[in-house]
Formats: sequence, structure tokens, C-alpha cells
Amino acid sequence: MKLETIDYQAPDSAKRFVESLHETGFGVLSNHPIQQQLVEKIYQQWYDFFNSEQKHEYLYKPETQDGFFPASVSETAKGHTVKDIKEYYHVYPWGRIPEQLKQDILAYYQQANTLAAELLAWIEQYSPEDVAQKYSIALSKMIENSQKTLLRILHYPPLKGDEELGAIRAAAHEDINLITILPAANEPGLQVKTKQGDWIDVPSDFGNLIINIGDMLQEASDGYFPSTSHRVINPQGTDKTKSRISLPLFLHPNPEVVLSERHTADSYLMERLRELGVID
Ligand SMILES: O=C(O)CCC(=O)C(=O)O
Ligand SMILES: [Fe+2]
Repeated sequence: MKLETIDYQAPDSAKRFVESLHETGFGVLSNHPIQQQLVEKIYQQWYDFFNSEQKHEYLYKPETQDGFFPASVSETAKGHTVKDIKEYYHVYPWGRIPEQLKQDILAYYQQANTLAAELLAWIEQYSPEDVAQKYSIALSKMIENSQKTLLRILHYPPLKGDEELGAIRAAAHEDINLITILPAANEPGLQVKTKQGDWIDVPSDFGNLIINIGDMLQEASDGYFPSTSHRVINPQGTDKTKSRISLPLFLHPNPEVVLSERHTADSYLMERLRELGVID
């Protein structure tokens, strides 16, 4: 299996992109409309924030899940026992955001959401008819004005050598949501699991945009689009001293959206969060 980078502006980009999502659960776009300058600015601003004491004033609220999640409470992926080596911040437009970071991060949230709606329309257009029939409403409609769509700013700190045995930056997992949009991080490490079971690097040239299928679209498409396992491995050599910042946007449907005969978006999310131990 190979992940090809697709030129967003090529005449056949939509078709090739959707083929890639069907084959691998991932699609990589170059030449896309997200402003790289904005992404770089956000990486720098949030790197400073994570290295400041201010982050502790924004400790996440368990009821609403917005704010700062320190490494000590960071996620343990489903089926794993060791915590990931990361800290992160959950941005929702209705949630708490440090004043000096608000403007740029909300501009990014907006831009990435607009692109997501277009990419969901591509996915719908190139879904086989029997698959498209299963969508209860247009895919792009599912996320319209959703309050659940989550922008996570991740900081993987430099490795100090005292990390728990077996811990990696992000253990193998699948995303819960419909699709995820992720600008290539400032450092490598993201890998995806192939159908054959081996791990390959996601082409993470700076400026690429990575899109992956989450469990909710796998559910809504009855498996046509696979929610593929991915992970972030630890850096080697001198890269160990470098932080890695990344910025996944998890597109979540409105809660009442019907995904399948079994699930609405809300019932699905609750089931998954219970499994993860995030809620009781
Ligand atoms: O940091 C990355 O590149 C990926 C992060 C990720 O997969 C996640 O937070 O779900
Ligand atoms: Fe993920």
C-alpha cells in the first residue's frame, strides 16, 4: 500500500482523493486552500503557550471538555495501558480560549470547517450508489453549525529519557468522529497501519494536509470507508530534543444525526467515550 499525495487543484482530485480514502482510510492533499502561514503562526503561538505557566489557568472542565489537558491526564488509547506522551488543548468556539490565541485559532477553525464541508461533498459524490443511499442526510449537512466539532492542539514534548516503558507519543488508535483534517505537523512521526498489518509513514511534507476517516463515517458507510489505525512514534537521535505540535480538527456531526440503524452521532459518541473511560 502506498499513500499518494494528491494535488487539490488537479482536475481529477476529488475522485482520486475519495479512492484513497476507500483504499487506505487516508487522503493526503497538497496545493489546498488552508493558509500555511496561518498554520505556522499557530504552531509558534501554541508552542509558547505550552511552555508557559498560563496553560494551568485553563485546566479542562470534565463536564464540557474544553481547555488544557496536562500530560498527567492525557489519553490512554483504547486497548492500551500506558498513557501517551502528550499534552493538549481542546478548542471549541463556545469554549475557553486564551485571549491572545483566539483570533488565529478561530480563523483556522473556520477555514478548516469550510474545507471539510467541501471534502465531505467530494466523498458523497464519489460514494457508490448503494453506499450513498445509506447516508441519512448529506454528509456536509451532518456537520453544519455543529457545536461538537473539536480542534485539538497537541504538544508532544521533547523526550527526556524517563518516559514510561513502552510509551509512545500517540499509541495506535482510530478517531471517533466523521473525518479528521490534520495539517502536517512540524516534525515527522505519524504512521498508518496498512491492510497487511504493517506501519507506513504518512507523507508529512510541511504544507500537506492529511485527512482520515473516523469511526462515524465507517459506521455511516457500512464499512466502505475504513477508520484506519494510526499512531505517532517517538523521535530518534537529535530529534528527541524537539517538540512536536499538531492540529487535528475532528469533524463531529450534530448529535441528533442518524449514522446507521444502530446509532445516532450522540449515542455513538457516548458509547465510545465510555469505552475510553472519559465519561462514566
Ligand atoms: O499528532 C498527530 O499527527 C496525530 C494525532 C492524532 O491522531 C489524534 O490526536 O487523534
Ligand atoms: Fe487520531
